[in-house]
Amino acid sequence: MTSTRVTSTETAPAPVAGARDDSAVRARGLLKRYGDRTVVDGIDLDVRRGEVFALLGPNGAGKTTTVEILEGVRRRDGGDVDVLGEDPARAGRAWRDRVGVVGQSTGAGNALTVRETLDHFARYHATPVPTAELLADVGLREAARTRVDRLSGGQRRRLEVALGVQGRPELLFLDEPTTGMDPVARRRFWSLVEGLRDRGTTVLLTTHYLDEAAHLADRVGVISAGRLVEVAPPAELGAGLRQAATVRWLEDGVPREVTTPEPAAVLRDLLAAHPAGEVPGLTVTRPGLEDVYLAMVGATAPEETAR
Ligand SMILES: Nc1ncnc2c1ncn2[C@@H]1O[C@H](COP(=O)(O)OP(=O)(O)OP(=O)(O)O)[C@@H](O)[C@H]1O
Repeated sequence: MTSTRVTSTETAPAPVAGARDDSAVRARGLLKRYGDRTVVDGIDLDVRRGEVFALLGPNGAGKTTTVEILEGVRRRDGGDVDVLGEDPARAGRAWRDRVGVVGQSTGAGNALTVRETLDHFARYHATPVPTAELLADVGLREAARTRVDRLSGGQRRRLEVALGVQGRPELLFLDEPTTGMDPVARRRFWSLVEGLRDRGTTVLLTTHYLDEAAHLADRVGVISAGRLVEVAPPAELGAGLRQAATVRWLEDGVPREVTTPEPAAVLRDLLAAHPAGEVPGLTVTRPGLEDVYLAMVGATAPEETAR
């Protein structure tokens, strides 16, 4: 809905060389600068058709800028982009009809009811999802007759999502979709995204929330300071960092610890040094997903390798 740039280019320009058929989004060397600040710094990104891909990163990492370039609403300073076979900077109306956009919430309201709003925007689509179906999908049936400016923040977000999926997009961009939602609304929203995936919609979402990315995404791209630092399925995120285990124990009452990819070797040495078999205060821990994520985005230093 943020789209204003409609060009007269109705025919598809040549896709980025090498774009594969199963690719919904392909970016190479994406670059965006504001003055002398580089906020998107050479991002390579692939989103496959039919997958839910989460761009996860802290405030100011460059998520929105990246997504808005892919949506064709923000100009890039460098790199090649192919979204559904076209360069979004030059794509026309036909391409735009295949893409759904839910931007960051503006908080703007209006005096129309929820149903009137959906009926109004339905006219812009060739085959819109019927309003009654949309209301049920996003959990707004009870609020159908409520004026938009009287909705709660979470309800408004759901209305924005309804508007984003109304035209049955092949690819849906969701920028921080659950910000401002309570836990119940978030869960409901997650089900909505799962339903879209089941119907074959490709979803690219941005989020600050690790649990959201882990729950929803087939693959997660962690973005920090304008760079994509890792792309992996949630279960494999930070696999290298997660291999390291921290062995802690007490030596003459003084805490000691070693972080190592081979804790068994450390344990063997410790047991050899304690013939009685008891190593005081012995624990072995591996970093969880959150530790790994924080280390990746530089919020905490990765654990030192030995102390
Ligand atoms: N129009 C602009 N002019 C100048 N700087 C901008 C502009 N838009 C964004 N920035 C800067 O670019 C950087 C990346 O912003 P972006 O909104 O893409 O980050 P983000 O990861 O989406 O953050 P958030 O999670 O807070 O939305 C930030 O430092 C931001 O201040």
